[in-house]
Amino acid sequence: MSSEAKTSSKKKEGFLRRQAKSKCDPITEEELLKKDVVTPDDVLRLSKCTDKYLCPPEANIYGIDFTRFKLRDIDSNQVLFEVAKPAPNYENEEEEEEKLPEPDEDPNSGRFVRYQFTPQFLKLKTVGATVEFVVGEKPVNKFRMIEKHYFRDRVLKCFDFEFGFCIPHSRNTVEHIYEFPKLGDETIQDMVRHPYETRSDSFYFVEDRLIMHNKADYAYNGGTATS
Ligand SMILES: CCCCCCCCCCCCCC(=O)O
Repeated sequence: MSSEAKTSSKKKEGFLRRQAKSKCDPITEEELLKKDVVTPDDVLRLSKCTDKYLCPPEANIYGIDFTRFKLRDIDSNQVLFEVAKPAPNYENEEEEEEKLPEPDEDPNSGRFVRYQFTPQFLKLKTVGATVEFVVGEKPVNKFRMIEKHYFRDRVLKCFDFEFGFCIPHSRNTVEHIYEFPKLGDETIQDMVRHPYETRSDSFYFVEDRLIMHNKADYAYNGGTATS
């Protein structure tokens, strides 16, 4: 190999190493809040649950609206949680449109969910999450969700699901399979004893741009059922 070719191959190696490193280097929420466009690679570098939302509700320019959500244990087929948005009442549509939010209403209330499960939930192996959502007038390309689950500041697991392409004005249903991380008995006991210290960030992207950010927290000290 000529010395010129050797230098160029070394430069290329260095560039690839830097690129690989930068994709895994931790990044902070503060750094991401300064960015105009937040990408999947950005949120994959977060090592802590966020305190704020990394995009405003208006970033959802695609009119994506979740209308149903169901969790089931794959082994027993038991439904663990189910919620559906009531269908719009067309008779009162004009009235509905005119309804303004209350002045003291939290603008982020629709982006946060609190779940209450039993300790048995943490022993499950695989959970199916069925999501139904509608899409507005624009086509949606490369719709992807990255969801990071934490106990305190420790990442339990990061899930990465691609919904793919959705046609305008469509209603879509997809079931994503969550394979649970193997948690030690001590961690499980800690999570049960400390409700709402288990949290998650769900980041939704269209064409690699963050368009929605939802949050959830979890208690695992609930009653007798699994959910
Ligand atoms: C215990 C660590 C792994 C947890 C897997 C949780 C599976 C259930 C996910 C429910 C996520 C809902 C998120 C949301 O409502 O935005």
